[in-house]
Parts: sequence; C-alpha cells; structure tokens
Amino acid sequence: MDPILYVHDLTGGYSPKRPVLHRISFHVKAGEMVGLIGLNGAGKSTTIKHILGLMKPQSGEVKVGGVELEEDTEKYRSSFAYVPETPVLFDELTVEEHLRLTGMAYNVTDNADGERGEALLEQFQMTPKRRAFASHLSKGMKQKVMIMNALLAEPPLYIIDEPFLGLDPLGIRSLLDRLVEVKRKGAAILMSSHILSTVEAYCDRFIVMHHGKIVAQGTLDEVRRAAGMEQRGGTLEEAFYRLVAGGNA
Ligand SMILES: Nc1ncnc2c1ncn2[C@@H]1O[C@H](COP(=O)(O)OP(=O)(O)OP(=O)(O)O)[C@@H](O)[C@H]1O
Repeated sequence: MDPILYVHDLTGGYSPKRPVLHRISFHVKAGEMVGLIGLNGAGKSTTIKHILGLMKPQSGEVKVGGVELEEDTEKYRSSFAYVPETPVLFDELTVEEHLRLTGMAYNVTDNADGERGEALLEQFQMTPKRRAFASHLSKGMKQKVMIMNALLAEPPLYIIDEPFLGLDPLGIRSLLDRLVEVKRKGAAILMSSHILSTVEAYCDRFIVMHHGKIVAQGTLDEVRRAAGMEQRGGTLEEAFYRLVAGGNA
C-alpha cells in the first residue's frame, strides 16, 4: 500500500543558496504514528512547511495521498489537517463557529451541531466554552480548538507540531487517546515534539533530524542500533542524545 505521506530526497529551505534540508526521505503509512524529533533548529518545522505546501522543494518530492501539490492541489490539501505549535484562530468567531467552519471546509455533515462536534467539545472539556470567542480563550484552550478542528475533519493524514506545550494534563491525555483512536481507524500521523518520553510511548517509528539531515529513522530498535546501542536496551532519549550530541547517555 502506498504511504499517505511520501517525502523523497527533499532538499529545501529559505534561500536556494543555503538549503536547510539536505536530501531527506521518509514516509508515513496509514495506521502509523511517526515522531519527528530533533534539537532546536534541526529542521522539523521547515520539513513541515514543505509538506504543507508553504515552501517549494529545491529538489526532491513531497506527496500526500499519492499526489504532489501541483498535480492535484485540492486532493493534496484535503488529505491532511495541520495543528500548528502556535494556535491560529479567528478572534471574532466562537469555539463552535470554528468547528462549523471546519465542517463546511472539509464537507463534514456531522459537524459542530452534530455528534462529532459534541463529542469533541466534551472530550476536550470545552463544552462550557462553546459560545466563547476565540479571543477570550486561554492559550491551552486555543490549542484545543485547533486540535478539535483537525479531529473533526478526520483526514487521512494529521501533521501535528509540538502539541503538548500549552495543554494541561487532561488535555494531553484527551489528545493522545484520540490520536490512538484515529490511528486505529487508519489515519497516518506525523508528530513533532521535544517530549521524548511521550513520543517514545505513542509513536510506532521515529525520525531523528540533525542539522537538516535525517541521522536515524525507524523503530526504537532501529534508532538504538543507529546510535550504537544494540547491545543493551535504552530509551529513545538516550539514543537521541547519542545521535545528536555523540554523548554517552
Ligand atoms: N523564516 C526563516 N528564514 C530563514 N531561515 C529560517 C527561517 N525559519 C527557520 N530558519 C532556519 O532554518 C533552520 C531550521 O529551523 P526549523 O524552524 O526548521 O527548526 P526546528 O527543528 O523546527 O526547531 P525548533 O525545535 O526550535 O522548533 C534553522 O537554522 C533556522 O535558523
């Protein structure tokens, strides 16, 4: 089966003279959660911007749902939902208006007025805030609205950038529970995060970026092996330190 997200030999960045990403290749299949990890400035957000179509590859290709952006823009764009690190909402719309808008954009019939929206409001403890304007929400609540929008759309691919920072422990649990559920139903998830213990616990595979290159990818065993740790067990965090700092964790 073709992967939902396919990145092949991608070189890209903000200026053609100085690429930030150097020939990176990876994929995410249906029913898989993949963790994208790396130090500050490693290239995670730049990779995500290329996947979103906000930046054009200098060389290589990015396919979502089997197509490149230029090939079929509508199919490409409707195949994923993106949860950014910093929430972007319309200040003058309420929580449920955001859900309704997403429902319309993604042709979800059962939206904020329906079961799916209700369940999300409930699960993310946002029912009391359903009629609150976005500008009146706390940082974590705004993040929850972004997450609920993504989940409402039920796309084949979720791209999630550092989702845990603004969320309270209950919100984190709700998000992780829902991600496990959508993954079980066949969604592909690419999640970037610095919280390596959570990434280790929930992701099936890992992509370790360093200075714009992929220095290891695969299952925990494969990443450990790349870090020279095959003789003994060890956490993702230990393997990560060895890979990016050459340390002896
Ligand atoms: N708008 C920009 N213009 C020019 N260079 C940029 C821009 N944004 C990021 N960079 C550079 O690209 C490189 C990769 O940055 P990127 O934001 O992809 O890192 P990251 O892995 O997402 O880091 P973090 O964990 O801090 O979010 C860095 O050297 C950074 O300085």
